[in-house]
Order: sequence, then C-alpha cells, then structure tokens
Amino acid sequence: MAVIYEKVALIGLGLIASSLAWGMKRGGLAGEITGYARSAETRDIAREIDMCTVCDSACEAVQDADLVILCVPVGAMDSVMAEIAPSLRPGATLSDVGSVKRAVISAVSPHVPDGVHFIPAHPLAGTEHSGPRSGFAELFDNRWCIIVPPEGADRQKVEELASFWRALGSNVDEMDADHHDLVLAVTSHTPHLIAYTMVGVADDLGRVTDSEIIKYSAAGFRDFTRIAASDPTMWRDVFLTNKDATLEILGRFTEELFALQRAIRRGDGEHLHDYFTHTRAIRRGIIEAGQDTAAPNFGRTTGGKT
Ligand SMILES: NC(=O)c1ccc[n+]([C@@H]2O[C@H](COP(=O)([O-])OP(=O)(O)OC[C@H]3O[C@@H](n4cnc5c(N)ncnc54)[C@H](O)[C@@H]3O)[C@@H](O)[C@H]2O)c1
Ligand SMILES: O=C(O)C(=O)C[C@]1(C(=O)O)C=C[C@@H](O)C=C1
Repeated sequence: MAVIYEKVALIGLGLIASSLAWGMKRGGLAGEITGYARSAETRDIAREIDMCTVCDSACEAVQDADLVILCVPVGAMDSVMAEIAPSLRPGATLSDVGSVKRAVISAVSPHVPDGVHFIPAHPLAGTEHSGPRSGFAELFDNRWCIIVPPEGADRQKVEELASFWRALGSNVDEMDADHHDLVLAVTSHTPHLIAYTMVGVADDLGRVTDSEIIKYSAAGFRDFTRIAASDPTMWRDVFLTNKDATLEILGRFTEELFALQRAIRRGDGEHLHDYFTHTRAIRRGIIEAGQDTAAPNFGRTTGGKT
C-alpha cells in the first residue's frame, strides 16, 4: 500500500494509538510516525516496543506533521489541543479518536488555527485493555470508523482521512456529531454502564462468594466482567461528556426493565416470550446482514438452533 501521510503524529500512546502505529506500519501508510504521552513511563514503554519516534513534548511531536491524531481520553482533549495548537502546520489534518463527538468538537474547535483541517473520527473498535503494550495492527480490521466532518469541511481532506481508515482495514461512514452520540449511547455507552453495574451487583451480593462468581461465571457474565474491566478514566469521561444521550437511553432502559420485572412478578410468560422472540429476531437480522464481524460464527448463514 502507498504512503497516505508523510508524517503522522499520535498524541496519547495507549491502546488506540499503538494499534494505529502498528496498523500504519503494516500497511506502509506513513513515512514517519511520531508520538507523545504525558507520562514518562508510557513514553519509555512506547520507545522500548519501538512503536514510533517518541518525543519529549507534544509540540515537538506535531511539528511538520501532515496528520495529527488526538488519542487521549475525551476529558483531556481541551488541554492537549491548547498546548499543540501553535505548533500545527498550516494545511495539516487534525483528527481524534474520542468515543464522544459533540464534546470533543466543543473542546477542540476553539483552538484550531486557521488553515488546519479539523476532521473528528471514531473507530468502533477496542478492547478492555489500555496502554501502549495493548495495541495490535488488526484492531480496526472489518470494523467501522465514523467520520464526523464539520460543516464546510474540505472534501479532499475528508476523503484522504477516509482512505487512511480504509487502508487500516476499516469500513467508513459519515455522521453528524449529535446523531453519533445518540447511536453510541445505545450501542456502546449504556451497555458499558450496565456491565459495570451488573459486576457491582454480583460483588455486593453477600450470599454469593467472590470465588463462586469466578468459578460459575457463564459466558454472558464473563463478557460483562470483561467490559467492566475497561479503563476507568476513559469511561468516566464518556459518561460525563455524553450525559444527555446516555441519560435518555438509561431512562428507556429502566422503563423496559420495569416492564419485564412486572411480567416476572405476575407470571406473564406470554409477555416474556414475545419480548425475547423480538430481541432474537434483531440479533438474527444483524447476523444475516453480515454485520457481526466479531462473532465466532461470522460468515454463517444461520444464527443457530431454533
Ligand atoms: N479503548 C477503547 O475501546 C476505545 C475505542 C475507540 C475509541 N476510544 C477512544 O480513544 C481515546 C484513547 O483511548 P485508549 O483506549 O487508547 O486509552 P489508553 O488509556 O490506552 O491511552 C490513553 C493515552 O493518553 C495519554 N494521556 C492521558 N492524558 C493525557 C494528556 N493530558 N496529555 C497527553 N497524553 C495523555 C495516556 O498517557 C495514554 O497514553 C479515548 O478518547 C477513547 O474514548 C477508545
Ligand atoms: O470491545 C470492547 O471492548 C469495546 O468496548 C469497544 C468499544 C465498544 O463499545 O464497542 C468501546 C468504546 C468505543 O468508543 C468503541 C468500541
């Protein structure tokens, strides 16, 4: 594959940045990759694993970069951007990978110098791990990356960024920031909160011991514990910055939960069966549309036994 950007700078050197670095190396997408993280320990690890050219300041890392990607927690975007703004090259593309888009746009936009093209993005790919050692080149393969171009964005720069994400293995879609935040509140943010809560409930239940929880964790609960091991700083920032959409979805979630709770109390098997039949159809629709790229049965035409 051909070089898309001569120099790419990564600010923040965790899971997403290191996966970007390995993905760029795999595809030969950048002439040079530089990076910076706030903690000296993280910078040392990034140097040790030869992830990129690690600089001792964010300004040094972004100097002359054609593409700068902010890979820090959403709550850190504002201060990082204020720091690097004077060092950005006119004509450069500035992007980010934050899980929330409206808040990142509000935090970053006021600092963007004239002539720099700010094009936010969000790869819908991740794991419960964090830090530079956790990244891998395949993370973005067959996953979606949502690009959120501001009104009046330079189409050539948007297309260039889209081709960069495609070359990393992703499918690319464009979306408005508010719609992105609502969709992600449904598909990612609220499910994480439910997983955190469920693991908290299990932990709080005095009549079931911790060792029983570990020993008898069935697949569903194991997935909850994996999700609930996700980075606390990242997820704190997600909920603080996607407050309205998350609260809306949580409100709807609790309404549905109460309806199911009532059906269980009343012994209303028909309600439960109808509900579960409907949700099963949704899952099968996802499989049939070929959208469940992470599932072990991806590529099969049926969703299993009926
Ligand atoms: N983990 C996921 O599943 C996932 C998926 C998609 C997008 N994202 C988004 O990507 C971004 C990074 O997440 P991650 O999973 O790579 O996190 P991570 O914790 O692995 O890495 C974050 C990095 O940012 C650095 N950092 C924090 N504050 C900083 C500051 N003020 N200045 C400079 N560096 C700073 C940390 O040292 C670390 O290197 C977040 O905005 C997150 O919302 C995460
Ligand atoms: O697979 C996981 O561990 C993830 O949580 C990844 C996940 C998601 O919810 O799908 C988490 C946050 C993101 O912003 C994007 C992807």
